[in-house]
Amino acid sequence: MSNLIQLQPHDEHNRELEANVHPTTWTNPTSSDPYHLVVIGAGTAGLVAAAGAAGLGARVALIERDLMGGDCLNVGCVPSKGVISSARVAGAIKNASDFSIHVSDGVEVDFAGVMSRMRRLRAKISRNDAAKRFRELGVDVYFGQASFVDSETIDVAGSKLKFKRAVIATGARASAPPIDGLDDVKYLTNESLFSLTELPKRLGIIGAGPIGCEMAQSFVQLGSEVFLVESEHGILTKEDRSAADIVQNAMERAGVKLLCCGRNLQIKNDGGIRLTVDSHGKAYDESVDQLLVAVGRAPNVENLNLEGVGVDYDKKGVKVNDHLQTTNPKIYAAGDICSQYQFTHVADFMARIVIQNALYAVGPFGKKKMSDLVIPWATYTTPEIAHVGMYAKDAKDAGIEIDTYVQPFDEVDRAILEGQDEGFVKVHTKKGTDTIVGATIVAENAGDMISEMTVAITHGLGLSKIGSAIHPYPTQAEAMRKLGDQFNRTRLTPLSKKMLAGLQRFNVGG
Ligand SMILES: Cc1cc2nc3c(=O)[nH]c(=O)nc-3n(C[C@H](O)[C@H](O)[C@H](O)COP(=O)(O)OP(=O)(O)OC[C@H]3O[C@@H](n4cnc5c(N)ncnc54)[C@H](O)[C@@H]3O)c2cc1C
Ligand SMILES: NC(=O)c1ccc[n+]([C@@H]2O[C@H](COP(=O)([O-])OP(=O)(O)OC[C@H]3O[C@@H](n4cnc5c(N)ncnc54)[C@H](O)[C@@H]3O)[C@@H](O)[C@H]2O)c1
Repeated sequence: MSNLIQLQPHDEHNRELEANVHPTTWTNPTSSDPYHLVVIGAGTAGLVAAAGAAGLGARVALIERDLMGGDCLNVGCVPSKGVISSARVAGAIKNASDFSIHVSDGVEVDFAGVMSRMRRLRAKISRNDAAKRFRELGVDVYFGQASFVDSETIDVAGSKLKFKRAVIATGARASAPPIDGLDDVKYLTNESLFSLTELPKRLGIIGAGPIGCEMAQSFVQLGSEVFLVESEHGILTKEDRSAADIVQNAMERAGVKLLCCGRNLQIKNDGGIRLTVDSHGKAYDESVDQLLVAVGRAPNVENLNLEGVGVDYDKKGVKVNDHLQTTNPKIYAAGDICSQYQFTHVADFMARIVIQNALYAVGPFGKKKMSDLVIPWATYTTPEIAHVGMYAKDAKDAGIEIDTYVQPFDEVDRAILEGQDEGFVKVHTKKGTDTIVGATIVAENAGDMISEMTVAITHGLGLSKIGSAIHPYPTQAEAMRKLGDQFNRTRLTPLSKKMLAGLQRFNVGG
């Protein structure tokens, strides 16, 4: 088996994963014909670009240096949500007495079992991204590090592939921040976290973004003592503050020790890992068994010879125009390598734009634009926080006047009955209209609920229309129908009330 950290431990599940996404016996194809499309990187963006183009009849090569499926399958969404699902069960049992259910011996977490379950499910899901499956879809799959030779040739493991168009979909990796002493210890990133087989008794996490928050809450539910260090104030600092505050309270109640506004952070190797930091006027000095660094991503631009083919990039990634074309017109990019929105579903939709623009648009005709995408996202804490469109601040910056409607869940019957009445749905509309420009939801399943708002924004359905669509009772989604009612009530002007009174008198008398 390969020695990649992502494939440890070497058990039956990781053997299945490797057999699917980097088979050791694989022989790269040989082709002297130019490919219509060569895709570098087989994460979500690369897989969607390759499968989509091959399905439409193009001759396609896909190159991966490590594991097909990229971050999402191997060290991102899939394993993190696998761990979260076990942690949520532990959390629910801890809170069982709120429902008058008494679990006599408390929660005993078999962490090795939790991770084994995650690996089993990840291996199952990996069948979708398997090299053999892609070969059957008509894609020539090559393993090896890709590098441009010139504007029509890419080298992979000694083979020279000719291309008409190429896509850079090489993604990003955990960035290593300049933290005093960090290089003196063996720390975890998302690449190594999911290979743990023993629960760290004490876990330090640096960065309270989506990765830090999802993992802090999960590891606390699984039994670790967690110190979450954040340099800004609070958690999930890009989100609506009042929404993030609800999640923060829930995390702190669960036991996460949040050390925000962190200053003078230092890591020391004293045989173990020591973390010292000042937070809100208090100095902390904590020994931890493991340290996870989750402070954002760095683009995988190295060793591609981008300079040689005139593709501009900076520390944020490859530069693209609204059509996802790089500064070399034959070369496109998609996914985390060139996007400020680093999500799997965005990588997927960027790849669709690239297929259209690289292979099927004629001149300016039929070209698709990145700026047309309506992009939702969700962070899978408990409760979840999900967002689409503009925040109030974005609207202000863009000079758009808004009205804001809020439906708290403590007025939604199903949420009350489920004991999930913290949170809200907040919708911003263009002032004086029901045109939705943005929405934030904090709820147990906010990630699922946000799609109703995404569909509404994408297809121009106003809040009034949402109010007139029947939502089953009792569901948490009723919150969105109630927001429609709120909007409709604002239409009841003194004049319309007078007219209704007149119509009523006409029909049934005074
Ligand atoms: C812990 C974690 C949890 C996440 N959870 C979610 C979530 O719940 N929902 C969500 O939407 N997003 C989530 N994300 C983000 C999501 O994983 C990424 O946005 C997504 O994987 C980006 O896909 P991509 O194809 O752009 O890049 P990647 O998945 O990074 O794929 C790039 C591929 O290119 C390969 N490569 C790089 N350089 C070369 C080269 N020179 N030659 C050949 N191959 C190369 C790499 O090995 C890799 O396989 C999470 C991320 C992390 C880290
Ligand atoms: N549910 C999801 O969709 C999901 C889950 C996980 C990750 N992701 C994707 O992965 C990306 C990366 O996630 P992330 O959490 O690593 O990055 P992030 O950039 O979103 O958050 C990093 C956090 O670390 C803080 N930070 C930076 N330097 C620091 C320092 N020296 N000390 C203390 N704190 C510091 C920042 O203020 C920020 O709050 C996300 O932006 C998201 O696109 C998505």
